[in-house]
Amino acid sequence: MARPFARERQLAISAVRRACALTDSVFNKLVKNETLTKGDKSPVTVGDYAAQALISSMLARAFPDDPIVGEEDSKDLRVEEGRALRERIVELANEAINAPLIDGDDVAWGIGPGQTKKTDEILDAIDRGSHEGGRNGRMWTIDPIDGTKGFLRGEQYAVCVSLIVDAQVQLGIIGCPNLPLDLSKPDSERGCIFLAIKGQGCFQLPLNGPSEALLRMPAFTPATLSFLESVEAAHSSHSTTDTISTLLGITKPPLRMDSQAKYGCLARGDGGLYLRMPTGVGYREKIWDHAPGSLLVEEAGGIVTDSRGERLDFGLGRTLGENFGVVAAGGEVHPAVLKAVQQANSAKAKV
Ligand SMILES: Nc1ncnc2c1ncn2[C@@H]1O[C@H](COP(=O)(O)O)[C@@H](OP(=O)(O)O)[C@H]1O
Ligand SMILES: [Mg+2]
Ligand SMILES: [Mg+2]
Ligand SMILES: [Mg+2]
Repeated sequence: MARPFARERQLAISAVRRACALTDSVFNKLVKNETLTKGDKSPVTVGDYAAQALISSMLARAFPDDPIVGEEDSKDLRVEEGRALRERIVELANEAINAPLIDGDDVAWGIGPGQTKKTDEILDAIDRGSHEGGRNGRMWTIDPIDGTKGFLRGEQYAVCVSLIVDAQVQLGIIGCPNLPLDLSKPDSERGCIFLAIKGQGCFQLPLNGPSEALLRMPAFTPATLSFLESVEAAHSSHSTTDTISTLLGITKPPLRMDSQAKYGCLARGDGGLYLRMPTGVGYREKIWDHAPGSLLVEEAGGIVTDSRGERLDFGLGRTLGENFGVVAAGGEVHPAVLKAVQQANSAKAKV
């Protein structure tokens, strides 16, 4: 008998491979006016929109009854000023949809030569991602480019997809086109996929190859521990993590990296800890920024909580609710890390 979620797994790998090829090619051709600034001041590029359209249309063909929680929507593309951007996105999405089938692809997902879609179909595919989330049933999340700021700098970013069933993440996948397969060998082949299915483990695959390696987080001690965090100090407080690492006696400098590539790196042992500490009140973490990554780490033997030690709740809607940060760490160091996080936060609260 096939393993649970075998078809979802095949589709997810196929969609992420295609989307990574798209974003990688966009980066090499991106021109200045192909990036917008959204209402929350964050950037979005033609690559984000086209990749969401691609993944969403593949999911809609394979699992037509499943709702999607996607980061992007087509509002800014449907107006007259959005015409040039819209045309470019339709062109890019169709290029990706029409690319030849490779091993694992299925023509039934609406991909392969001769599957060109009209403008309306592309915009509607983007907007399938407007689901509100919630506690019951199946839903997919799509973050077509996570770490758009890293993408624009030519650094790390990730194409991220997850399947959530009754608020539990069952499948998480992230594609990282710029990430070396082995971080200790910066010249090693670049391009990784991290994939986890609940109860089936966490794997790394080369972006363009079939071999897969099972990942287990190694055990860390304070002497060997190093931590991962965002490049952007506006997304995670570097001063709070500095205090926490001092409390833990960590001597190695932080490994700063954009996107959920951090969760993939943690799962394969590039550091034993990922900290994301709120920079202020008001921001709510998005489920598509954590659902795939948190499963990767849990399936590799790690623990993911907020700073109170609570599991992340993916059943509250499009966001995680009130922001208490994220503490992801190896199973054996997580309790000590949590203690240090709480000590740092209470010291901060007294100031
Ligand atoms: N003030 C804030 N605090 C925490 N996260 C934020 C934030 N503003 C934006 N983000 C999120 O941080 C994500 C990038 O994560 P990281 O900092 O780990 O690279 C962004 O994803 P996108 O790039 O998909 O928009 C965005 O959703
Ligand atoms: Mg964004
Ligand atoms: Mg994101
Ligand atoms: Mg994004």
